[in-house]
Amino acid sequence: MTEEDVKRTYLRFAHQFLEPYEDPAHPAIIGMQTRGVYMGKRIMQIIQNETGAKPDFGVLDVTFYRDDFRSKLKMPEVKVTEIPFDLYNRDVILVDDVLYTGRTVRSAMDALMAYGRPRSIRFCCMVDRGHRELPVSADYVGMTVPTHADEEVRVKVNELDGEDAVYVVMGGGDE
Ligand SMILES: O=P(O)(O)OC[C@H]1O[C@H](OP(=O)(O)OP(=O)(O)O)[C@H](O)[C@@H]1O
Ligand SMILES: O=c1cc[nH]c(=O)[nH]1
Repeated sequence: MTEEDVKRTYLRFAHQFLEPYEDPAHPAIIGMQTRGVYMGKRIMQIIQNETGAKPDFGVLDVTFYRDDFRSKLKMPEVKVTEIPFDLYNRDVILVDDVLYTGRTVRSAMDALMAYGRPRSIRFCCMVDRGHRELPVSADYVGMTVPTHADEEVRVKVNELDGEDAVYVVMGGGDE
């Protein structure tokens, strides 16, 4: 996806997030570390610019809730979790860059439940690359990309990577 594609997708996400609600501040947005945080902030900024409302925004790190926490991740890098509002009875939209096996978003749902009891949780990702290992799907998808298991999807965000783009690369390779 080019910069143009990615920007158009953020705009679409903002409109999709607001569609079910009269109050543009109604849905709470939670960005998943790392790139989902920047994605979520972008979407929130568009909502704010277009409506003047500022939805509640949080940041979630799922490290401790991963099912491979003890086995695969020997020295996990734990990042910040900050949810500065009450999750009870809220409609929450989780934002992440890639949906692959589904294990990360499953962990995120567990983590959110530990913080409170949202009324609903929806999931937004820039790329659904298939290869699910758990029965989860995204509610808002930038692009569905059929991939080979050897490939990797890399979502770039300007704040970290100096560009807005999405690449599919051979595992470990450069785009
Ligand atoms: O559906 P899954 O198989 O769980 O894969 C998707 C997750 O994988 C990536 O995170 P990764 O663990 O590569 O770390 P990152 O956030 O640093 O990119 C991506 O950001 C998603 O969170
Ligand atoms: O291809 C993939 C798989 C998981 N996470 C990514 O960021 N890319």
